[in-house]
Amino acid sequence: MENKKIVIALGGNALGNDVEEQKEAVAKTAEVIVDLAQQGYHLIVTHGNGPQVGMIQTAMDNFDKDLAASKKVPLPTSVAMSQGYIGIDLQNAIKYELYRRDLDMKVSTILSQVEVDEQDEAFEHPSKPIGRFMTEEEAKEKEAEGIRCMEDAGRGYRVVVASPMPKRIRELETIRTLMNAGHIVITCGGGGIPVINKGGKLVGVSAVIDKDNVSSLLASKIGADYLVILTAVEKVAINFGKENQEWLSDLTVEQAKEYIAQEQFAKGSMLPKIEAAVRFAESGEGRRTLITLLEKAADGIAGKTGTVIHM
Ligand SMILES: Nc1ncnc2c1ncn2[C@@H]1O[C@H](COP(=O)(O)OP(=O)(O)O)[C@@H](O)[C@H]1O
Ligand SMILES: NC(=O)OP(=O)(O)O
Repeated sequence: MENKKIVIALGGNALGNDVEEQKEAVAKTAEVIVDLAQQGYHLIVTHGNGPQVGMIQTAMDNFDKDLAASKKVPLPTSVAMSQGYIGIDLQNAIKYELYRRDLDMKVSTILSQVEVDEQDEAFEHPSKPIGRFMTEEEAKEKEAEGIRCMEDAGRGYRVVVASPMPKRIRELETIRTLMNAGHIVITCGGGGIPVINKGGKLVGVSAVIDKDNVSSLLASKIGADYLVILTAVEKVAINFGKENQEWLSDLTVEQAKEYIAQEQFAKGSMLPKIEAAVRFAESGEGRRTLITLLEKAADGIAGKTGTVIHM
């Protein structure tokens, strides 16, 4: 029987918030990924980059404040750097875990560019929080410099950038080829490097694509059986954080749409995950999304925990 294909989207807690935390976090993440690889799944791993791309962009902006705007490092270049920086730590952690278990398996990181629509309304309405958390005062100072900020889910203020919908993953065939050759493939990091297609020339645009959205697109294009979104909660809830909170184990697309209309899922955190799951379910028969904790991934795939979204 053909091996089942899984796209795993890693959230912030699989990576940590700084260089030191990342090294520790990816070691644990690698164990979970190699456990699944040992069960015979074909695995494609995507990841977020919110804290990391913000850190890189800040470092680049501060390199020389007097540089002309045309010489400054653009945001898509920082996204590319974040793919390399996170990709190499994940790849090496997985390599080490394979070595420790004496497994003859390969792991590759593919830098990936994702086409977006130049006319996407998201360019007019920045919604993706990146970088470190700031106080309201710090945010006001940034706003005065013309940098947009927003309050992020009660956790403080962050810089906010445009997050257009992913339309086309340019390295899809490379990803497919490596996956079919048995590699664990790390790709579409940070949502992919956002580009527009100008008569065949790929030109970076100032944005950060949502990694759950690109993971859903990747999973549908690759014909994955499962999209697994690993985050900081074991299950999705309705009335989240309230007295009448109810954890959900099973969610049909129809129910999900009703809950979305009731605004049960927070914008910028759980909402894009549910929307990504709905799009994946609607893209082909039998396509299911699991949302759970990193350490519960195997149990979730075995149907023991997490929230599964399906038609
Ligand atoms: N209805 C909900 N059910 C469960 N979690 C929710 C809900 N609404 C918001 N959340 C929050 O969404 C968070 C996951 O989003 P986020 O931190 O952005 O994810 P990521 O793991 O991709 O970095 C959870 O940790 C939880 O605090
Ligand atoms: N690009 C992206 O979605 O990053 P986060 O998951 O860290 O927000």
